[in-house]
Amino acid sequence: MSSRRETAIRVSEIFGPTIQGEGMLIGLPTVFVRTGGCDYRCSWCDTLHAVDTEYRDQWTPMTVEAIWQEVRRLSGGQPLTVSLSGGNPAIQPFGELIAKGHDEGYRFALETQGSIARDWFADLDYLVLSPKPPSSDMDTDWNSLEHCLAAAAGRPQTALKIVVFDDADYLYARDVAARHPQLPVYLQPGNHTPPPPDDDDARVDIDGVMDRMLWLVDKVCADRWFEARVLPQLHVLLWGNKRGV
Ligand SMILES: C[S@@+](CC[C@H](N)C(=O)[O-])C[C@H]1O[C@@H](n2cnc3c(N)ncnc32)[C@H](O)[C@@H]1O
Ligand SMILES: Nc1nc2[nH]cc(C(=O)O)c2c(=O)[nH]1
Ligand code: SF4
Ligand SMILES: [Mg+2]
Repeated sequence: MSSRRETAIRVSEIFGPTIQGEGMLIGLPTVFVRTGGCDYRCSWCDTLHAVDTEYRDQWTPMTVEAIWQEVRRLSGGQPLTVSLSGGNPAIQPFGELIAKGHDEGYRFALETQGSIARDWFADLDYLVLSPKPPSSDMDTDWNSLEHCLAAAAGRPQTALKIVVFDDADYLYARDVAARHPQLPVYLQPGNHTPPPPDDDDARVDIDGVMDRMLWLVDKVCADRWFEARVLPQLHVLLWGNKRGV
């Protein structure tokens, strides 16, 4: 009888190659591994099908080997940067997958809100910390954010990515940046028309998002906040609320 148990990772979807639509790797071809389950419930979350437990029957526990075969199939065995997102991917045990991918020349980027720290953060190539502003209705646990940075131990290239909807969010972004002057900051205009979890055809108000981005650019320039970078969600501009792109 074998007592060996494979580590299971709860997967919502694996898709790509597509381009990374957000933040420091914007435009870079990538395969996404999106995990199911999140410790947050942001008021404007655009990925509720990977958050709301009502959809948990669509999340599949997969072995590292099965995930890896799918990433290899999608990328044609050609090494690229794999994006780990969710839900909160920090809930899942990714250490083994990262080691396996590195052996074959792949790189790994993690998107997380910074609420849960893991030792394997130090094995990442890129860490994107996306603490949540007041409009999300979530509270930031500053200690947890610090623990995430401590776990990364300065090894992955690390950046902050903050969604901004309004003045309070903008002030929050300034506060996060002031706490971490060494980290690059990406500001992302919020999409006020995120999809319901079961309808990825839902219309996006691109004009409204672009108006918010123009407002954000004006704020950054008027404040002479010359270290901030303002970027849209490129995939939303290209494909709207469509899932799996
Ligand atoms: C869906 S989350 C998954 C990863 C992780 N839970 C997090 O929030 O960082 C990926 C990114 O999408 C952003 N996001 C979610 N909903 C959004 C919206 N309505 N408009 C703009 N960005 C959004 C999040 O802030 C985060 O930076
Ligand atoms: N193309 C593309 N870029 C993304 N950047 C972050 C995403 C996410 O949902 O985590 C995402 C996504 O779902 N698609
Ligand atoms: S932390 Fe990320 S996945 Fe979780 S609810 Fe917020 S935006 Fe959605
Ligand atoms: Mg998304």
